[in-house]
Amino acid sequence: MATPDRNAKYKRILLKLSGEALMGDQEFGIDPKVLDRMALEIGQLVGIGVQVGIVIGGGNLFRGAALSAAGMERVTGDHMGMLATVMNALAMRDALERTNIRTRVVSAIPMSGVVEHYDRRTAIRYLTSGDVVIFSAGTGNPFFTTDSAACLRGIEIDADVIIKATKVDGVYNKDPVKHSDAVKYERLSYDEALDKKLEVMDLTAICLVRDQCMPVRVFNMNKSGALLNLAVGIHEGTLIEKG
Ligand SMILES: Nc1ncnc2c1ncn2[C@@H]1O[C@H](COP(=O)(O)OP(=O)(O)O)[C@@H](O)[C@H]1O
Ligand SMILES: O=c1ccn([C@@H]2O[C@H](COP(=O)(O)OP(=O)(O)O)[C@@H](O)[C@H]2O)c(=O)[nH]1
Repeated sequence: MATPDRNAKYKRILLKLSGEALMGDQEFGIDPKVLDRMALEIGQLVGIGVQVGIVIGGGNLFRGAALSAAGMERVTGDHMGMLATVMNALAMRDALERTNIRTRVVSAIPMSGVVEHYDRRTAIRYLTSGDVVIFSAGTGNPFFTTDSAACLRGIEIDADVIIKATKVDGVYNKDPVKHSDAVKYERLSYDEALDKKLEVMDLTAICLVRDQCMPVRVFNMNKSGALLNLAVGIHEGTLIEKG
């Protein structure tokens, strides 16, 4: 068997981790075992010289839309959702630093004494020096998602690709969790993802990457080694790019 090429295909990536991915098999919260496994996988990327920016979700703790459905004012719910992403970011930084990976958490919402306020040029300097940068608090605005934040930050830091980690191994013609006969796409154009309303990313996020021609890869974070495969150019999951 040929030895896989361990040279990095990408110089800089933006990895989107959903909050739910941090729950593991639990119903709520953070599973430390999952964090440790992710830290090891992210460490492998740093080890081959990839600059890693991370946007982390908050759906394992709070989602504005769900709080609003339960009667809370939407903007308050969204603020709680964004604060949840900061908690996840702190937990992820802790796991990364226990693996000896230098990590910075920056926040779109100023939170002096806890994390640094996001500044694009500073974040790029950290990435260039080899630190992992976790972008927390989403975009800082209600009515957005962390998928949109991932696309926005990925474009701002001039990442080569946005890599979205999910619980499924790519984009399907319908939700594979609900439909056992769903068929996976290896490759999709932005317009197909929009027209077919595939729901693996929200429409705002897809419009943003389409307008800036930023490629997106969707893959299964529970598949061990898949992230490293992507980083060295081995196909995993689904690639969304220009048609
Ligand atoms: N067409 C589709 N292809 C793949 N996954 C889909 C599709 N439609 C809906 N999904 C769902 O989207 C989820 C992945 O998105 P993600 O952002 O990780 O989850 P969430 O929005 O729950 O945080 C999958 O767990 C899957 O159930
Ligand atoms: O720019 C943003 C990003 C997130 N959120 C809020 O934070 C919650 C958690 O983010 P998300 O649902 O995207 O997390 P994930 O699904 O990735 O776990 C969202 O439901 C929103 O309420 C927000 O208001 N603005």
